[in-house]
Amino acid sequence: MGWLMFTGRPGRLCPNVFGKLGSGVLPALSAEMATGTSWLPPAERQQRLLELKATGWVELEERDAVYKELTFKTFNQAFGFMSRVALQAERMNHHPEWFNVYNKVQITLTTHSCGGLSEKDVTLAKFIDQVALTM
Ligand SMILES: C[C@H](O)[C@H](O)[C@H]1CNC2=NC(N)=NC(=O)C2=N1
Repeated sequence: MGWLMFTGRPGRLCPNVFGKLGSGVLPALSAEMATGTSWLPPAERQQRLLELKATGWVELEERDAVYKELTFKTFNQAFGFMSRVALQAERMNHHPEWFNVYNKVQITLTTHSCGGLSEKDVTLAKFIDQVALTM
C-alpha cells in the first residue's frame, strides 16, 4: 500500500454546522454536531488525521475521505473482520464504503451528510484498527 502526501486540504464546513444563530453569538447545536457527523474543527482534524496516518490511513486526493487497505491471511479472516465492522457500523449508523476481493479489504470512510470527514469517521477508523489487530 502506498502512502500519499498530505494534501493540506483545509477542513470543510459541513452544511448546517452553524444553523441559525439563536442569540446571535453562539451557533445553534445542529443535528450534525449532536451526532458527531459535522465538520471537525481544523486543529482537531489535523491531530486526528495524524493519528490515523500513523496506522496506515491515507487522505484521498479526489474527495474528503480517508482510505485504508487491509490484507488478511484468508477470505474467512477478511470476511470475519468485515462482519465485526458491519455490526459496529450499524450500531453507529455510520457505514463504510468498502470492497473485498479474497483476503483484501479496501475501505473508504467519509460522511455523506456533510460531504467530508467527521468525528464518526475517526471513531470508526479507530474501531477498524482495533478489530484488525485481533484477526
Ligand atoms: C439516513 C441515515 O441517517 C444515513 O444515510 C446514515 C447511514 N450511514 C451513513 N454512513 C456514512 N458513512 N455517512 C453518513 O452520512 C451516513 N448516514
